[in-house]
Amino acid sequence: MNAREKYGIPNDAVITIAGTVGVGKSTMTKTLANALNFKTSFEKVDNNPYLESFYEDFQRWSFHLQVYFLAERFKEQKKIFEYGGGFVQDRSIYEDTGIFAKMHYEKGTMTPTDYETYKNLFDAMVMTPYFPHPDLLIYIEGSLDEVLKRIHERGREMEKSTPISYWEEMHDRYSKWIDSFNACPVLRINIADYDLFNDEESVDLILEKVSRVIGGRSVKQSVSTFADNRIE
Ligand SMILES: Nc1ncnc2c1ncn2[C@@H]1O[C@H](COP(=O)(O)OP(=O)(O)O)[C@@H](O)[C@H]1O
Ligand SMILES: Nc1ncnc2c1ncn2[C@H]1C[C@H](O)[C@@H](COP(=O)(O)O)O1
Repeated sequence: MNAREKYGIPNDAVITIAGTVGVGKSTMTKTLANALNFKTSFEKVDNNPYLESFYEDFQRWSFHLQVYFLAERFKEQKKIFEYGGGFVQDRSIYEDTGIFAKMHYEKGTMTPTDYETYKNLFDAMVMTPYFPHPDLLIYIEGSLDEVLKRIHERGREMEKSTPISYWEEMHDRYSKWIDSFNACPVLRINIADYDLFNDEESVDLILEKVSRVIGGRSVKQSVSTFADNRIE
């Protein structure tokens, strides 16, 4: 019996991984997809035509980058839908607007007009009854110190040379954002409680928690909200 069967996780489930930059989403995406024999959907970092310019000049490039990410994520969303699920997705589309675009607008590095245009585009594409929400959002959280350590260890120059205040602001915003997020069920996981590199049992621990939310039932893509469906 494979892990997916063992934990009763439907083979058409869509699990999205959320959390601040460097917290461990890509690592979690690969590990869970491997354990469940699911496909992966990664965000476009390498070969992203705006990302480096964005980190050099937020004001100039924030709108371009948001539109680029929105288009990329929407294409991924379509792919997931066409495959009929069975995916682990690295970063949710909700973070683009709920964290990044909002933060740049509120900090003055995206103009009100650009923000309004972006939000209209986002709402028209995402907030429709035709947009399938994920079956589960796994939110990875961790201390700012540990996250900063991981950003430095990973070594992307553009992130390493970004002031710590930027990551601090993002870290705070994520904590608030997740407390009011209700577009789909949420499972919160703290990086202090698992180690995907050195502890083989960690993945089972996480799958067991996933199973408590979406195990043993057929998941249907739904547009309803799940405010009461949280577990810690
Ligand atoms: N469980 C873990 N324990 C230790 N280091 C980790 C763990 N998960 C990820 N990392 C490291 O942290 C860094 C960021 O991880 P990554 O998965 O790329 O984060 P994200 O996709 O959230 O930006 C990488 O260097 C990765 O090897
Ligand atoms: N929507 C976004 N706006 C600005 N920057 C973004 C957005 N989505 C991702 N990013 C950046 C942040 C990181 O530098 C890379 C990849 O993120 P990661 O959390 O490491 O997967 O892209």
